Amino acid sequence: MNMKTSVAIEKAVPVADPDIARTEFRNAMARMAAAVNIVTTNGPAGIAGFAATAVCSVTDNPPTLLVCLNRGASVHPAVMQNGVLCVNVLSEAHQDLSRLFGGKTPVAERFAGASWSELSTGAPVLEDALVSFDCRIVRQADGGTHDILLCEVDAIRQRDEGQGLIYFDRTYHSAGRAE
Ligand SMILES: NC(=O)C1=CN([C@@H]2O[C@H](COP(=O)(O)OP(=O)(O)OC[C@H]3O[C@@H](n4cnc5c(N)ncnc54)[C@H](O)[C@@H]3O)[C@@H](O)[C@H]2O)C=CC1
Ligand SMILES: Cc1cc2nc3c(=O)[nH]c(=O)nc-3n(C[C@H](O)[C@H](O)[C@H](O)COP(=O)(O)O)c2cc1C
Repeated sequence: MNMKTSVAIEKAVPVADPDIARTEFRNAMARMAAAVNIVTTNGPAGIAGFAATAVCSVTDNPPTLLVCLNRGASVHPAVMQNGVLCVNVLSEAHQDLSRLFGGKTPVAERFAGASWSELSTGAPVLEDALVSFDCRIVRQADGGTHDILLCEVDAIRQRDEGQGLIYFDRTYHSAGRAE
């Protein structure tokens, strides 16, 4: 078989200018497909929640997730003071809910958009989430504009049916099975 492979570098980006670097980074990140979650909290500092793609697995011993939270977000004080959060993994049916939790909407309106329960920490658990990881924040690291939160999982609830919600190219997609 005579196969020809070619590699093209379309654009070399000067990263010296922080504004250009930031824009180019965001444009590049928009090409990285990511699962969409709603991260919630509740406790002495009140109830809060936000849409998040910056969530990933760290270790299974003890089960630990990482969540990156913008320090300027309205939810930041509540999450940090409560010290608990729940990562609710969204299904393809949750596009509108993700938009509701994606910024600027008052907190009561966000939570009025769905049904919630609790597991172990008291953080709101989305009734029809694909998976909910109920967590305690055990450590944090400085990520500049963001706090990097290491979260130990106290309880997990999951359901087997449903497809994941993916954010790619600044739009929502269904995570259907690839052929
Ligand atoms: N990690 C984060 O803090 C994220 C924040 N957002 C926020 O949601 C809004 C809508 O986002 P898009 O429509 O995707 O357009 P966008 O052009 O602002 O973002 C494109 C991609 O860049 C990344 N990104 C955006 N803002 C970031 C930030 N402050 N720090 C680190 N990475 C960031 C994300 O992967 C995002 O999908 C924006 O205000 C954006 O800042 C969105 C996704 C992730
Ligand atoms: C698809 C999507 C993913 C997001 N992911 C994150 C994230 O991982 N971390 C974060 O701090 N903000 C993320 N945001 C932004 C927050 O959800 C929220 O909109 C932002 O912090 C401002 O909220 P505020 O109006 O309550 O301050 C994301 C927004 C969208 C729409």
